[in-house]
Order: sequence, then C-alpha cells, then structure tokens
Amino acid sequence: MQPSPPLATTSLLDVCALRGSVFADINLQLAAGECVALSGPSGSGKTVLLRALVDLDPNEGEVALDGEPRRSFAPAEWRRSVALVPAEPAWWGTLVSEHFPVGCKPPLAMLGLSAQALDWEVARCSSGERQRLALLRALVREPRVLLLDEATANLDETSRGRVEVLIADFQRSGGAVLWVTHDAAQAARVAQRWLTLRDGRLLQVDTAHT
Ligand SMILES: Nc1ncnc2c1ncn2[C@@H]1O[C@H](COP(=O)(O)OP(=O)(O)OP(=O)(O)O)[C@@H](O)[C@H]1O
Repeated sequence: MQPSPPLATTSLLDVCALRGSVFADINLQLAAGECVALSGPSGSGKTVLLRALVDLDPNEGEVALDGEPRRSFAPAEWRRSVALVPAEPAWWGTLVSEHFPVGCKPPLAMLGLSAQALDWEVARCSSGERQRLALLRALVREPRVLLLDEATANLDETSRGRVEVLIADFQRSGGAVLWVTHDAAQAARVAQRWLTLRDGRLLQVDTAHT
C-alpha cells in the first residue's frame, strides 16, 4: 500500500474541517513564525478547541504539521511537537525538576524565576510561578507549535512582558503560536492575526473596529 501523500500545505500547522463537541468546521492555518490570538466569550470552546488540536478531546477532521497528518505521529510525539500549555497545568511529581528532562537548563532568569526553581517542591510554587514553569516545561522539549491557554492570566505586568518576549523569541526560531487571551491589548501586542470563537465557529476579528 502506498503511504498517503502529505496534505498540500504551505503552513506549519494546517487544520481542516475540525469538528468537536462545541465547535464545527474549524479551518485554521498557522505559518512558521506566526502568532494568532484567539478570543471569544467565556465557555465558547477555546480550551476544548486547543485540547482537540492535541487530541485530548474527541474530534474529527484533518490536522497536519508541516504537511504530515497527525495520524502519522505517535500521540506523545504529536503533543511534544504541538505543545499545549493549559491554563491550569498538571503536575505529577513532587519536585519541579521531575517535570523537566534530566540535565536541561531552562531559561529561568528570562521569566524572572530563581536559579533554584527546579529544586523547589511544586506545592510551594505560586500560581504565577507554576504558569511560567509550565511554559518552560513545554519549550525545553522544542515544540514546533505552541498552544497557549491564557498563559499570562496569573502574572503581573513585568512577568507578562517577559513571557511575551520569550514567545517572540520562539516565533523568531520558526515556531508558530495560537494564543488564547481575553486581553485585547495583549492580542494587539503579540499577534499578527486575531480570531474569535463564536457559536462554535472561528471568525476573524476586524481590528480596525476594536
Ligand atoms: N469534558 C467536557 N465535557 C463536557 N463539556 C465540556 C467539557 N469541557 C468543557 N466543556 C464545556 O464546553 C464549553 C466550552 O468550554 P471551554 O473550557 O472550552 O470554554 P472557554 O472558551 O475556554 O472558556 P473560558 O474563556 O471561560 O476559559 C463549556 O460549556 C464547558 O462547560
């Protein structure tokens, strides 16, 4: 049997006719180096959409990375390449270091974190520290695409700015970002395009009237 040909694409991430429990007919392309902001009313399905993209929630449709269909990836490899940073990240070990590959040196200082942060117990970390550590945890695995679910919701302005700088660096290295945010000013700062999820459909936000 012939291997199925790659989908015709010029995008890094290509989503075609994706359907899930609270959305339908989602078509989305993310180019290398691009950041797309995603907003929408509370409960509109933004988190469910991100979880569907990493195949954690039931979904149908085509998703491809660099033209390679998602089904050709092992689930763990897909989620390493298309990394979700949830609003409330899960922690399974006692120490922060247990969540990072052995010997890796995440850029803690870039996010204003202590050089000792890997030695901390997860239980002592503030919500803002956890949010920044979860972002680093995803980045050290060198994803191609980052799906950020309100990644700065627990952060003060300084930390928020540091995260935005780090994400801009990720884009410069060729990564693509889909960034769920309720913050219109942040969407305007970080994103080249702005989409909203309403009634289960993705719409382009007309930034000229916001
Ligand atoms: N596992 C689930 N089973 C059934 N319904 C779910 C599940 N997870 C989420 N939902 C529902 O799907 C809808 C969309 O939820 P979702 O968390 O994606 O919203 P959201 O747009 O991210 O909202 P917010 O901006 O408040 O975070 C909500 O009505 C929610 O209750």
